[in-house]
Amino acid sequence: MQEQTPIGPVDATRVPRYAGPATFARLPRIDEVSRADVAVLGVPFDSGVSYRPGARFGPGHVRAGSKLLRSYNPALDATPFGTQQVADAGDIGVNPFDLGEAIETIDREVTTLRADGAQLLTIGGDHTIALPILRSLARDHGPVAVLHFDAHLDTWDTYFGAPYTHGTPFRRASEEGLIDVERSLHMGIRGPLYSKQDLEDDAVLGFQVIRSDDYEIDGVRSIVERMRRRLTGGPVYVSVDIDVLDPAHAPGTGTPEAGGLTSRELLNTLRGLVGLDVVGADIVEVSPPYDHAELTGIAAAHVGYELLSVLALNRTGG
Ligand SMILES: N=C(N)NCCCC(=O)O
Ligand SMILES: [Zn+2]
Ligand SMILES: [Zn+2]
Repeated sequence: MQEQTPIGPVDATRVPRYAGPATFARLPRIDEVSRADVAVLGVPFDSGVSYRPGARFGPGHVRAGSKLLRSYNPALDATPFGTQQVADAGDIGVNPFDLGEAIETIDREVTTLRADGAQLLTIGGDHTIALPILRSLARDHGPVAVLHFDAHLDTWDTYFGAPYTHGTPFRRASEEGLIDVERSLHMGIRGPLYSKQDLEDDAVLGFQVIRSDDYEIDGVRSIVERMRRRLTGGPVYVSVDIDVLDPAHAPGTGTPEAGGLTSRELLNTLRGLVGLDVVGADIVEVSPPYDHAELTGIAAAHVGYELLSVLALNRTGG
């Protein structure tokens, strides 16, 4: 129940966008609102990457890319900042030198914010961060369906013997029973694997796969239908690795793979989540040093906007 009208973005007709606050979509900070329905939380962390670093700078870059977002989403007939209080919770102070401690810190901070009643959209960081978020969510919800947008499976076992990396979070999550193995789904998978066995292991861990090429073959509409069939019936966590987009749409990422989705395909797929029980989401692997013309930051900001629109519609029963 919303007690008062949400505080929205700073009015861009009075304070120019380039002058306003550095929060996501120029929204209020969390300490400026009495309570938040949704908190946008930065996770500046990239100690789990296997190739190009830089996702520690992701949160600020996604916020910078969000300055031009406006209040009304015509594609969904939604006002994501008008029917729910969205606030920017700043960045977590994550230890870059101790992966175990980093994972614990993320779990703790996410759990604290959720205990205050906020749903979470996390921005930035590498894909390692999905594991502590899923640990937190599963303590409340039990195993959740994971809708995972990515070029990569991220269900590999270890890198250099290390179990906690950005290529392994969903194997750990499945082993720990955090994932609903009947309802989870990868979207946009493509590119070379280590071996054919990777796909067989992945299926055992509980994932179905919709490949990047399936967008060409089946189209967004039919993919959304299949996605909804798989996800219906319980809580859904949405994890968006920005490298699901083609490098032409999102060059600013650490492990780019050719042949990916267009941003239009991704945004339209996310719109298909209205009515499903989305309990949280992340946008990871945005690496600004490899970005050009803010392409990746802007794409990530729009991904966040569609996810917030879905949460808004779900909250109002729209
Ligand atoms: N999660 C992302 N973005 N990438 C994982 C790639 C792991 C590898 O180097 O094989
Ligand atoms: Zn990933
Ligand atoms: Zn990836």
